[in-house]
Amino acid sequence: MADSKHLSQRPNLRAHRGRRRESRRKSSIFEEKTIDIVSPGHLVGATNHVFCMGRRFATAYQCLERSAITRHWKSVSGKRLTPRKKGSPPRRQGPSKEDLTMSLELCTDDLPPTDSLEALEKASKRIRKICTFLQSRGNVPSNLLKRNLHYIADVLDIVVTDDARRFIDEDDELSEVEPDAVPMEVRDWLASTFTRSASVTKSGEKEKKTFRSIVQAVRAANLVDRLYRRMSTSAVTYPPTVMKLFKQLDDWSFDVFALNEATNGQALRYVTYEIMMRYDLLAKFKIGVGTLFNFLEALEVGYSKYQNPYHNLVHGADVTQTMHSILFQTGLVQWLTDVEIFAVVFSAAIHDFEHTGETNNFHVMSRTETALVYNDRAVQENHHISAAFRLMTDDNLNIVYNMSKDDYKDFRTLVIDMVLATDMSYHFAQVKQMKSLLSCPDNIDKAKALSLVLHTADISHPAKNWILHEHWTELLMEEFFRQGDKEQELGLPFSPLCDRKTTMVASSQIGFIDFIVQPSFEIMSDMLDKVVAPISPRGSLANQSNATISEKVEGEGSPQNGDQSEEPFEFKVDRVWDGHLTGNKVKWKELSTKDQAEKEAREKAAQKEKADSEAQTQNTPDDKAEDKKDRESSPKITANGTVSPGDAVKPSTSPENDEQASTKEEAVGKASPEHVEKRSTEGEKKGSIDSITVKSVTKRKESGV
Ligand SMILES: Nc1nc2c(ncn2[C@@H]2O[C@H](COP(=O)(O)O)[C@@H](O)[C@H]2O)c(=O)[nH]1
Ligand SMILES: [Zn+2]
Repeated sequence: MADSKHLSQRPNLRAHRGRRRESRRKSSIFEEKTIDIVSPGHLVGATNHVFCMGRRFATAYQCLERSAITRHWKSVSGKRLTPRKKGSPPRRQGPSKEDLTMSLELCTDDLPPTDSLEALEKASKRIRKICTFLQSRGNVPSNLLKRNLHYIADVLDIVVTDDARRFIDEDDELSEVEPDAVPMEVRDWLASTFTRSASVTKSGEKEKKTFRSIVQAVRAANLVDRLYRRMSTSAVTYPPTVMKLFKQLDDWSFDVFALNEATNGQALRYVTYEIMMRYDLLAKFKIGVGTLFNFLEALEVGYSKYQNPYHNLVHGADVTQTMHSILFQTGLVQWLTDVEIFAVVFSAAIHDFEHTGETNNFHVMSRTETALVYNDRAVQENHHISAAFRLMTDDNLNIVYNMSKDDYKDFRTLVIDMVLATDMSYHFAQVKQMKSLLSCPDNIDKAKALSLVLHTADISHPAKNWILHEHWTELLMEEFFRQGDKEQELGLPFSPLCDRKTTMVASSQIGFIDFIVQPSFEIMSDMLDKVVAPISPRGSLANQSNATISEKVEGEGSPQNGDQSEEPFEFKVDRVWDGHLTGNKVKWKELSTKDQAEKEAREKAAQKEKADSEAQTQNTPDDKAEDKKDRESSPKITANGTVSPGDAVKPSTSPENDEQASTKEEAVGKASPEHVEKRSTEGEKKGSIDSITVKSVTKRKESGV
């Protein structure tokens, strides 16, 4: 990337508190911050620097704590404190102006949360201030000093990444490591790259001379690591339009269609790569940029195999970006380990790989090879997963090559769970299960939570802005209609919503939103509230009713680790989707009313035509002339079922009629939840679509689908 500044806007700061690996990840995602760091490599460098300072400072702090602080001020300031003579009067009566300034400047009441970027800056400023006071007045009251040092130590703890700590501590750690532990080829390469020696492959003696100690070798390796990070950051140069769009990558209503245009139809590879970079996954899992590009290209090829209007690489990109937006904007990411974050991004990217553009039910009914392989169960979802993992059996595409065995096992299990749960036939079971788990949030495990998030992201376009949602609807309907065309050719009955001549799009969308999308978002939001609350910056642990989730994160994430003085508050994630769901439903209702009016007009016209033609057969020549006049002013029905209204019949626009039409539409578009659930559990694989029985018979004229 020529310009990687966008990465620096949200650098990954990982907490390191010697606690569970799971709770290490502590990017300051709740505040939008800008910091002048140009790459993760720089950040590691910066944290190393801060950590060095911190170590020195921590040593001084331990010293100060062990004995009378004022006696040891000289170890920091280099000045000698003249002890007060016995019996002599105290030096100062009451606080001096300088004392007051110091109390104000070193006050710890309103410090930023220790896991925020602001805190880093604050901590370094505090160190300097303390030094200044020590120099100018010889001491700093112990309580003030203690409070500040505690704060600074907390900040440093959070800031120091594993890598930085390794880098700093290597002298200690490596003194116990045998030089032979470093493989020969690595040493050879390190030597040729980072020393002036040509080769170190010969005798052990020579090796020792080349690498005076193993410490140097690993230092070099760390350098490689950091260079590697920098290299991977600069591997792609984005066109300016893409750069601009990526500034909105975290947003709920990110325009994936615009990105697809800006990338010449490569939205999936761009989105996935960028998100993986932002979470630093390439460095963490040692994924070669070339391998990742090969894999992403192969993914795009698979998504394009059947030229689907909807289930194509843009949908893959959309779901991947949506998952990122949910993870990032709600703070869910803080709950996850690196392996889980990788699994989430990967699952979203592959979740419809090689989709055929037909429903599972179609596969079963037409007895396809895939249905045979997967015994009619989650036919396509099983295929998406299997085919994506198969890609990685090719070394050139194997992005999990450097994962540890244990990590890979966890990764694969989570991906399988998540993608299988995108089968719409699990929808009701999933929602029901999560509902019951919410009453006992201890039992919300990550696989269930993340599966629900992916499922919701998969059906999230009705919760985006109208322009995006309407476009996705057109594409999906066209895909359904193509399936209907095939069903007709095969002599199969039309699947619901697949008959292009009769499907009522608007009313079906109202049903889809009411019975499928809105409940999914509601339950996902409730779940996020429970899961994210204990790790949110305002989520004072003391205020959490749920102790086990608090335990899970072991007290991390709350700024002052449970400030007891704060009023209890109920944590709620920002439900940015709610407004869109409501707004989009209103739009569909308007369109549905129009549809209904048009339908009525068509029916009326058809009736009239029928009556006319019946009359015609009995008519005199004079009557026929009269009829002809009538027909000319009647609406015309075109071959594809749309209507061009004539002068005589206009769609009703009276409010009463609108109201009536809307109610009717809802009646046809909405199946009762029980009915929907019954159909779903009966094994109708198309889930929502199959579940919402649309009985009306008119295609929406304006939809263009
Ligand atoms: N009636 C509608 N059904 C929709 C819409 N958007 C999505 N869907 C259905 O959900 C599944 C999602 O699963 P996927 O993994 O296949 O993407 C999809 O197949 C549709 O059946 C919609 O706007 N209206
Ligand atoms: Zn999908």
